Amino acid sequence: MVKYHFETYARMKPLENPENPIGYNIYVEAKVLEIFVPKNESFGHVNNQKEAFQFKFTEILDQDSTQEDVFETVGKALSLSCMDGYNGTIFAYGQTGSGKTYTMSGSDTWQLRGLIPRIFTSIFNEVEQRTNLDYNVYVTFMEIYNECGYDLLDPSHAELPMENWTKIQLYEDLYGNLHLKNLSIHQVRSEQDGIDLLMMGNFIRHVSTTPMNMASSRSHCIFTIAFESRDHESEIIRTSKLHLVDLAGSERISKSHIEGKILEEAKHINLSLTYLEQVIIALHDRQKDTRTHIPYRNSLMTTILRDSLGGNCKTVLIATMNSDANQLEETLSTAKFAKRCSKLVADVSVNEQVDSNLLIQRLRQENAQLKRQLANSSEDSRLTDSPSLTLSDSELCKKQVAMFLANNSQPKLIISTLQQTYRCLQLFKEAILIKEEHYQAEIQQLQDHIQELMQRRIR
Ligand SMILES: Nc1ncnc2c1ncn2[C@@H]1O[C@H](COP(=O)(O)OP(=O)(O)OP(=O)(O)O)[C@@H](O)[C@H]1O
Repeated sequence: MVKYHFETYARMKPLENPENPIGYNIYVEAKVLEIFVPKNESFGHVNNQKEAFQFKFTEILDQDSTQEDVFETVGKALSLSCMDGYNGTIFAYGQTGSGKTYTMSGSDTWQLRGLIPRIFTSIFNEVEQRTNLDYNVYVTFMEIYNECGYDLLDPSHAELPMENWTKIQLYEDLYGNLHLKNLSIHQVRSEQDGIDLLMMGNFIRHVSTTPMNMASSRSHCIFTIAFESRDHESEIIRTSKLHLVDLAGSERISKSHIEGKILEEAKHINLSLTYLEQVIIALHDRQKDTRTHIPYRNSLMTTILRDSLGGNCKTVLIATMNSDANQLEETLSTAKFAKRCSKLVADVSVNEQVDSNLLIQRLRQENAQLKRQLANSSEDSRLTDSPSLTLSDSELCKKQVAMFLANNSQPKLIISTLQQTYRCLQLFKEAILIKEEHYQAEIQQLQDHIQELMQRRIR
């Protein structure tokens, strides 16, 4: 278990109207963004209004930063860490039109492709390099639109009106683990497979034209890459998930003069972002021991991403910000949100488990080999005329084998007679049979449990 401090990155969107920039400074060394707020003259002569706000980030990506810079700074190390068995999440958070989708998915050309396609390139290059490991990579892609979850990789959704889309259902098992029903899982074998799935999902994602953005995403999207890896030499499996979250953008309803469907969407978006903020505040309070309950269940997004928020996960926030003076308030509010996130700390560890099927297979092989050795040694012992094992010899063998099996503190067995060898082999055989029975019993228990869960679901 290691302590992980949430990382926060600022990404400044290039100015659309160069005549109207907000005033800001970037202190590169200190990684501080300073935003200036002009004094409100209507306050009169005695005006103590704060004029400069400073925000510290893990790194600041200024207006000139390229898509490759974003990948190198934010995505590369985290995706490699996920390949090592850690969970990871990247949230893109910011006002509508500030560049979240541009950052995560990218724009039309290959050069302008975003973080997700670049992560796939990096993953599959790494799979080629790590020749001692077998990797399986899977993808799911869901959107949360007006508090309902939908599968963006269900091909039938491209032809059906949204009212007929199947909703994702959530249920929790006896151990408190969340399961998502109606969300398809796709195995990905190459960079191109991954990019094709991203494009397919983005094609059917809910997008509308709003005053702030010609193609505004009206939903939160969670693109998840799941890894399963196994070293050729061991029966340990590592599993991990990397969530790449493109949040819908907050919108000042009074300022944008929207109405009808996009107004309803904006209300849902703003509310769920408020719930996200409440979770962040609660997590911070929990760190200070002033609160225990975290209100994850207030929204679907925070329920699903519970583990990414304060759980076993390396979480990163990219705060996308407009540098246009008209958007000053929103930019400040995004920077304040990032500041809250930067204070969070999580305990993270590699997700490892034993592949019981492989272990049993290996134990069977060892068992068969030991049986052969035993048969040979008893042949030999019949041929030789050695005396039978004394009681103290037998105790010595037991002790040595027990220590060997317990923690390898006995790296070598000290054996001087054929009878001792025979006894030690026998003891190993007994130990292996016990282990095999134990694993079979565990597998049986798991199977019973799964069957019980299935029956409950049918009922
Ligand atoms: N860093 C950038 N460099 C160049 N263009 C950008 C940048 N960020 C955003 N844009 C452009 O600005 C427009 C809006 O960006 P985008 O759709 O990514 O915003 P968004 O934050 O996802 O908005 P919404 O929340 O409404 O979906 C797009 O045309 C995009 O290409």
